[in-house]
Amino acid sequence: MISVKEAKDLISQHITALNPVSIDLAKASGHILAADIYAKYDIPAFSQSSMDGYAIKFADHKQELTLIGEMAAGTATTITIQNGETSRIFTGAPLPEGADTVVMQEKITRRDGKITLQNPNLKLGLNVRDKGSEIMAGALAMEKGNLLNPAAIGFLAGIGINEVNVYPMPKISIIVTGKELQQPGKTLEFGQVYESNSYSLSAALKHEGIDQIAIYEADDDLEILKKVLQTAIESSDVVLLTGGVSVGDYDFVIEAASQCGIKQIFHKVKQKPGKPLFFGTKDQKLIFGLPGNPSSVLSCYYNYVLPSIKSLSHKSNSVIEVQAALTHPYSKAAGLTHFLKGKYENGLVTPLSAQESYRLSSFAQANCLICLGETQEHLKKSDILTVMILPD
Ligand SMILES: Nc1nc2c(c(=O)[nH]1)N[C@H]1C(S)=C(S)[C@@H](COP(=O)(O)OP(=O)(O)OC[C@H]3O[C@@H](n4cnc5c(N)ncnc54)[C@H](O)[C@@H]3O)O[C@H]1N2
Ligand code: MOO
Repeated sequence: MISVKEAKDLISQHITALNPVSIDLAKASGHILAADIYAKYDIPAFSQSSMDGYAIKFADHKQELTLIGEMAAGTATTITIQNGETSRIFTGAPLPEGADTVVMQEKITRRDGKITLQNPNLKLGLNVRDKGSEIMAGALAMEKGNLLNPAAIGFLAGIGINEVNVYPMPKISIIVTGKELQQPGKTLEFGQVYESNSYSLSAALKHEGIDQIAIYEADDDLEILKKVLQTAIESSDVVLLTGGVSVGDYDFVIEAASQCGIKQIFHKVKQKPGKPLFFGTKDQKLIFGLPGNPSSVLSCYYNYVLPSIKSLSHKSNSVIEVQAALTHPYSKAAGLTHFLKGKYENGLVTPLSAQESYRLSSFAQANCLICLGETQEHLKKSDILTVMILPD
């Protein structure tokens, strides 16, 4: 059995980021940019007004001006103002030829087509957005490696970009194994349990913006499992199996993986929950055999799967580690790293009740996993521990 650190190191040694793809900007939110983007146009594409008011020549601002026309946002034609003239103008509209300044409409008096300004603070160029002031054609608009957050998406759309080169999100297959599984909403027959692993995993993956998720169910049968696993490997970048990785007579994941040509990187980690965790690769594809207990599945997801799928998409791990003081004494046996469902607040952390791996009730309340090292046994109140803050 290997340690948690060895397991994490082995996984990261086997990850190759996915090849960049070109996608619609509208679908690019949450992706990492894979190539620099240069502006194709000056933006704004023309000098434009930032206020509703009057376009003037600044040199004329002390005199009465004659109103000669109007510029509205979206107008396709322009006008020219001469000395002593002004034009009505609205926010976003192009400045008329000859104008260099805009006066807000609240700061003028208008009588018989004549305008007088009452704006002592007026300056040359006030309320004008210069052509190219956001970005000039040819300038670097965004560097590769940037996360395309909502503002980045809006910025790129605003400079006329509609397609971007990004690191894709991985396609994921989830295979739940077990003859005992019943779908929520149906009646539980004797011996059945409700299938929850595909629900928790899909929810966690969707939270990361991953939407290409295929879910398969496989009976406890080697031939069926091999067939499903083969299909899943062919159609996805990452395969998550749940259940069937332990030593029982009906645990076929290890054998199916081997017969499908998956190279075993490790099986079993010195940890609780999730001791029988399996990790293998086939070509560049990652295959995780997550121990079937619902809490083991999620604990292994946050420790191993999430950092891996982030790396595939060139992202950094979103599970942040902090140090926190224990609020109550806690004891465990030496030998395994324990990940406890906990509540973290203001530098203090409390292990929740119901830590058993078949239970999710405490996980549903937890905002962190408390990491207790292999050799640690008796922890005292105020001991400082490493805590993994879970994504919302
Ligand atoms: N003799 C030993 N027995 C077990 C060991 C061991 O070392 N020696 N390890 C135990 C540990 S720790 C774990 S964890 C489990 C993992 O076993 P499997 O991965 O083979 O999982 P299953 O036996 O298929 O299922 C375990 C448990 O989880 C329930 N389950 C499975 N899939 C789902 C699902 N999709 N939704 C909800 N619940 C699910 C299943 O009914 C079982 O109760 O092995 C121990 N045994
Ligand atoms: O590792 Mo198992 O998840 O302890 O029950």
